[in-house]
Amino acid sequence: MIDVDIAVIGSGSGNGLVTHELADRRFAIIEGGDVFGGTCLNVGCIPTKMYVHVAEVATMVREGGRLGVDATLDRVRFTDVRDRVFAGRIDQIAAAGEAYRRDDTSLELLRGHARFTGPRTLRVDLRDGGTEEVRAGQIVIATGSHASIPEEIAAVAEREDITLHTSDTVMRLPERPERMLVVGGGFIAAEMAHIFSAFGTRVTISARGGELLRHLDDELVEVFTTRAREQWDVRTSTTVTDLRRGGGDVLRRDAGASKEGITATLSDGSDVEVDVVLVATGRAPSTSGLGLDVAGVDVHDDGRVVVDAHGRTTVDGVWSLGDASSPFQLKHVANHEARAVAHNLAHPDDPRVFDHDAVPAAVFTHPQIASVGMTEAEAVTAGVDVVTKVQKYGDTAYGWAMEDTTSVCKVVADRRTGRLVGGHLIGPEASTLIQPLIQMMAFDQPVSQMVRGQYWIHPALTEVVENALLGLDLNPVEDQIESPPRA
Ligand SMILES: Cc1cc2nc3c(=O)[nH]c(=O)nc-3n(C[C@H](O)[C@H](O)[C@H](O)COP(=O)(O)OP(=O)(O)OC[C@H]3O[C@@H](n4cnc5c(N)ncnc54)[C@H](O)[C@@H]3O)c2cc1C
Ligand SMILES: NC(=O)c1ccc[n+]([C@@H]2O[C@H](COP(=O)([O-])OP(=O)(O)OC[C@H]3O[C@@H](n4cnc5c(N)ncnc54)[C@H](O)[C@@H]3O)[C@@H](O)[C@H]2O)c1
Repeated sequence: MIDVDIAVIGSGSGNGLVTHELADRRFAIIEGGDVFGGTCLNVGCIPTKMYVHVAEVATMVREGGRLGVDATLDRVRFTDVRDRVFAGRIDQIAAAGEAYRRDDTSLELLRGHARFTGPRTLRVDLRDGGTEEVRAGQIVIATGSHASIPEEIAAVAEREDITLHTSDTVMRLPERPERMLVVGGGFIAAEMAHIFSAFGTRVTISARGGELLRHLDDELVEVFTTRAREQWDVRTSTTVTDLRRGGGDVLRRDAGASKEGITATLSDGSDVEVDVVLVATGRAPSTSGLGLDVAGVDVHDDGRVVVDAHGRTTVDGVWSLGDASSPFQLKHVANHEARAVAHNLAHPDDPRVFDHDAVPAAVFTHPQIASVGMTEAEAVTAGVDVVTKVQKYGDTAYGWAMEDTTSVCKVVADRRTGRLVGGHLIGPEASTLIQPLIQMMAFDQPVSQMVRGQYWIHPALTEVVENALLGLDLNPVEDQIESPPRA
């Protein structure tokens, strides 16, 4: 039996709980996965964006002719990229992070799967055999989420002995597939389609809905779905009804040996021949098998742990953060929640809340997308006196330089308060350009102050954002009313 002050289940964002403020507490960190450090580092944000950067370079070469730069792309050396990303960097960082914790005599690092045996006790099935009991004053559930594969697809794949890939495995394929079916129309589908098609793979997307990235503002959905159809074979309003072995030259499960291929039948009756099937149909919180019922920790219908605004679960002394409990499956949100829980463990009498207002997100696809706050439709439903402006990149000086014809920045504001309620960009550098809009919303800055209270560098691409804000038909400043206080 190990006795500690704080036991953390999960080494992703949970690893960040060991702060200076909690230096006098004895921790146990329990990690059951193959690698230390969680999703973002090992199979999520970081490796995907390292691949995305390569995809951007390859795309720039391909598109250079439009600007008078004739260049040809010989090939993307997939295995070299893969080895640089994983062997050269990610795997080393994960191993170093694990070694750092293992060498730290002030904490216990346990490698194994944890489950509750009581409100403050855990049993850990150790990866190298045996079990360990842990008793803790406080327990933090930071177990994240995992790819969820629809049962009907899993069943046909099993019948045919076809390996389905997820984002966990697809970046480590033994070689670049010639043809890939991406199932799903969300974040991962859009990013992986960009990566693999830029690398030279023919990508087909099967999406259940009528459009891709449906959570976005309608204007962006339309632009993106159109651009996606230009780049990939996009089959909207379809599901996968069958998978069979056979379908041309293929990359098979166990080697990279080119064998027989896969034929996927879609619900519209069409067949698609591919080498690899990537399932990107959402991620489920990793909370089953944790014995939460034994501890008395409540969960939502979708499996997320129920937490209050401070990260407390329904059991005293048990906390949760990140994908295991959050309505947002985003690393910057998980990090924010980890900072709040670390503070709350150190200062129980002065707790901090999870701030889920104006949470931004970016999709690193082609074109890039970033969004914060409400869509226009959400703002209308919320009763905002909506005013919008859609600013084309192509109507600004740097947009001329890029000969851009499709990228836009759309801002959604409340006419009466003069405040922004949403900002949405699709185009180059969207994830960077959006930051002033995030800032305005976070600090409740009026549009008038933001747009004319500072310089905007000419002729930088930020003029797209400046012009979008300038184009909003807001009430005159003297007529603007107070914005409602933030929760
Ligand atoms: C392909 C992909 C790309 C992404 N890109 C982005 C991006 O660009 N930007 C962004 O903001 N977000 C991105 N995300 C989302 C982001 O990765 C997650 O929101 C974030 O990593 C969640 O962190 P977490 O700490 O909650 O969970 P995790 O990092 O998943 O950590 C949970 C850990 O708990 C361990 N664990 C689970 N159950 C147990 C148990 N019972 N016992 C012991 N250990 C256990 C797991 O092995 C894991 O290591 C991406 C996700 C994916 C899959
Ligand atoms: N850049 C980023 O910040 C980033 C990148 C990747 C992932 N993520 C996070 O990870 C989460 C998971 O990503 P994701 O792309 O797997 O999920 P998602 O929720 O973004 O998209 C899931 C897609 O699968 C479809 N789908 C769901 N069930 C289906 C079924 N049974 N059959 C067919 N289609 C089905 C949905 O309609 C949707 O199009 C994201 O929601 C996001 O929060 C973030």
